[in-house]
Amino acid sequence: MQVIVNAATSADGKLSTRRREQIAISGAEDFDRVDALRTDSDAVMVGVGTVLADDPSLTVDDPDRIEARTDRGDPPQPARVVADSRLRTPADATVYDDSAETILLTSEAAGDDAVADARARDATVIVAGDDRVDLPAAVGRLPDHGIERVMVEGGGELVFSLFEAGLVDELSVFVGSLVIGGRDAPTLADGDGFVESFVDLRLDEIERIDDGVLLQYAVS
Ligand SMILES: NC(=O)C1=CN([C@@H]2O[C@H](COP(=O)(O)OP(=O)(O)OC[C@H]3O[C@@H](n4cnc5c(N)ncnc54)[C@H](OP(=O)(O)O)[C@@H]3O)[C@@H](O)[C@H]2O)C=CC1
Ligand SMILES: Nc1nc(O)c(N)c(N[C@@H]2O[C@H](COP(=O)(O)O)[C@@H](O)[C@H]2O)n1
Repeated sequence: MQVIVNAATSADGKLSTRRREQIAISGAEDFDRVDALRTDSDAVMVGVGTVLADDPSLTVDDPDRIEARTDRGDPPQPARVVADSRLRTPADATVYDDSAETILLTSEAAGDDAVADARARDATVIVAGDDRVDLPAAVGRLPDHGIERVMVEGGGELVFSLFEAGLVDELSVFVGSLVIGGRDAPTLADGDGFVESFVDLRLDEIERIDDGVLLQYAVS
């Protein structure tokens, strides 16, 4: 299993504003790079906080890339994976549309009725963990569903937990040329934060894209 985190931050490291409203930090070239990354992934994963804030599609936009996926025998779209311990993903969320497979990673706290409801919407539900999604266990079951390469798009709570669990192989950050500020605005890695045993990264690539910079790291 390969896990790649990709996100866009402001120069001060924020993913969005303190209102947790989605903002376009990336420009056209970076969004196109993200579309290519999705194309090369078996699944695109977010936390339920991002679903509630952004209602994302998590799909590949470019028709040529969709065709390339089918030509090589993959489904037209990567699966969408949501870490959602209590199945708070709204019934009318875009991730429930029929454009791609949807996999919800949840915990026992969701309850049988919520799991049945999600399955009735054609979602695949993986239950792992008591109160919160046990990420190593849940992610470890994705290969049973044909998923070997996962692109994680955020947000900060999920990304921190994935780093904490030692599940991240690569990190790509587009740093846009703006300052968002706000002590309560989400950052690339939130959660409780580390006080020791920080995650060491190896800087592999730096590239100027749009009016910002793309930093690509491997996790040491
Ligand atoms: N600029 C960018 O590239 C991006 C920006 N964003 C922005 O980030 C914000 C959302 O980020 P954030 O609020 O951090 O939300 P996340 O998307 O990280 O979702 C966090 C939620 O995921 C659920 N979850 C389930 N299991 C776990 C686990 N093991 N560890 C951590 N979380 C888990 C939790 O809810 P529960 O306990 O109920 O399961 C948690 O509250 C939005 O403002 C969005 O616009 C998001 C993505 C990319
Ligand atoms: N790469 C990137 N740059 C930004 O500026 C962003 N705001 C995001 N956000 C992420 O993209 C998701 C939206 O995806 P769809 O266009 O709806 O498919 C959003 O939910 C964040 O994960 N990413």
